Amino acid sequence: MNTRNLTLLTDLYELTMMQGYFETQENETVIFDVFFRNNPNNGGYSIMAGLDQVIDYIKNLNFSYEDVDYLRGLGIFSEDFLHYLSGFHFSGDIYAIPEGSVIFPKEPLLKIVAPIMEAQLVETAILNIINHQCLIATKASRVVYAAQGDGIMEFGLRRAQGPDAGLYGARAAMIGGCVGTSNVLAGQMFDVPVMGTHAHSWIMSFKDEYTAFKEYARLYPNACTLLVDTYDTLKSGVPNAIRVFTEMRDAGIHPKSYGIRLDSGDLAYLSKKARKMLDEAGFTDAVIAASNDLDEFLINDLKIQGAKIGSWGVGTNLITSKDCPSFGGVYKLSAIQNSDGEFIPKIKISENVEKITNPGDKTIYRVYDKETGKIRADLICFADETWNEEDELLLFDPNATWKKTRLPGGSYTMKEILLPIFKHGECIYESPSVMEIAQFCKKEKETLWDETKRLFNPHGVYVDLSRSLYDTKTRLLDEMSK
Ligand SMILES: Nc1ncnc2c1ncn2[C@@H]1O[C@H](COP(=O)(O)OP(=O)(O)OP(=O)(O)O)[C@@H](O)[C@H]1O
Ligand SMILES: O=P(O)(O)OC[C@H]1O[C@H](OP(=O)(O)OP(=O)(O)O)[C@H](O)[C@@H]1O
Ligand SMILES: O=C(O)c1cccnc1
Repeated sequence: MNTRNLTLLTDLYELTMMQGYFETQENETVIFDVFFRNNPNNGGYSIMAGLDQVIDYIKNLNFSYEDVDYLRGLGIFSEDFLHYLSGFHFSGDIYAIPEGSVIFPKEPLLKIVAPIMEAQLVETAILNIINHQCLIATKASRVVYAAQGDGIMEFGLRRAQGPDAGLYGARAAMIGGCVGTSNVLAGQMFDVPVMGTHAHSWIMSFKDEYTAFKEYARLYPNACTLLVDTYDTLKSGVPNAIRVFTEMRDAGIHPKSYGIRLDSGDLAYLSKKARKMLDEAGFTDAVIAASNDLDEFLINDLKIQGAKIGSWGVGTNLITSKDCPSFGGVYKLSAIQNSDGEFIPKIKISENVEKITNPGDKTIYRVYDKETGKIRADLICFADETWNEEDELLLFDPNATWKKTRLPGGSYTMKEILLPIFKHGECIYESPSVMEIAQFCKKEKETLWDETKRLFNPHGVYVDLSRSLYDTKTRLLDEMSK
């Protein structure tokens, strides 16, 4: 569906470096890792999203005549380099963690293995796509967690930072666990459920609230959620809704889904009062939906207050991830291939220990407790290391190596989670549908311990290095410090 050519969606410096590599180097094959350093909102995990858009981007990479002409006009690129660009396509390999997976800081979400000019160009767009969708999928997952099984409707399009953020944000929100979106184009593009109620303008356009409700119920008897706060929620809105539901019941109409939406005032108080009124009128299955600047913390608090809300419309705070507006994924060189075809590990050191990278051609194994199926740790190792689940597995914290855990052979299982997506420039991976990814994401969250899922001070999941990777990292750091 998305066949946009985003080739120039890059920072200028990627192109100036590309020209520099073109003039000074052999275009060696290199490895770049995409990883992030902290979970949004001090959470215990994040959600992988955006891979399908990265795949589209890579497939459509080519410099059109107009693109080359535009670059020529900048006056900084040679004709030889522009000629190279006009024949450019991506010829490398890409590995990635599948969308919907739970992911943790420091592990490579994507690994790009390609000639340096190609690998450098794609940095910006890959980060742009992955950072946005991981952020919103993770936010959605937190909001869904707070709702304790109630449905979350994604209502944010009007407040998203432009059309793309609205569309791909809705996609990511569905992956994170929302039950539907009000965004119709997202519904069409990603084949996800669209849903919604009506606005205050509907009520205000009729001579009175009762007539507005009655007409809405006549038109949409099977998805009849009436917005009750236009005039006075408890004195007018809820009684008028009950009057209309009673008329429907008397006429033998039994809607599949019906109820009210609260959009202002004290949502705990109003929902309890409204629940009582609906129940007393015999509408115990009427759903009370709520909206108005909600987020995971407010929903959590409303649950604690005993709010009788069964469905939540969440807009601004979700689609913009307002309290944590960026994901912080980075793209770092980790190895360069020598003339023997061997990958030589590279490391970036920093005053800040957090920013020291993991060198080499790596992969990730997820280690599960055999009995519970829960994640024990992720193990980053060299891609050619092999493991046997019958052997004892030593896990140690790379920042505090004395913290060791020994898993006896047979007590754990391992799964490689970095999968091949492109091989020699060809896509060899078929993305599941968004709803399949959402289903997978739900299962993924079942592999987290409850302590990792909670909103406040969650336990982190260990992301460890294999002995061999740890030793290489330490050796490179020692060499650098000499
Ligand atoms: N019981 C509650 N506990 C905590 N926060 C609540 C509760 N009920 C509502 N809120 C939140 O308080 C904030 C203010 O809501 P309120 O309806 O008073 O103001 P408002 O947003 O200005 O209303 P309006 O949409 O009519 O302009 C909203 O974010 C709302 O979700
Ligand atoms: O509050 P959000 O989480 O963004 O959810 C979506 C909001 O959008 C609609 O109103 P709109 O914001 O257009 O108007 P309002 O602020 O006057 O309710 C709707 O009634 C919700 O309140
Ligand atoms: O359908 C709704 O109720 C809706 C949609 C977008 C924003 N606010 C509410």
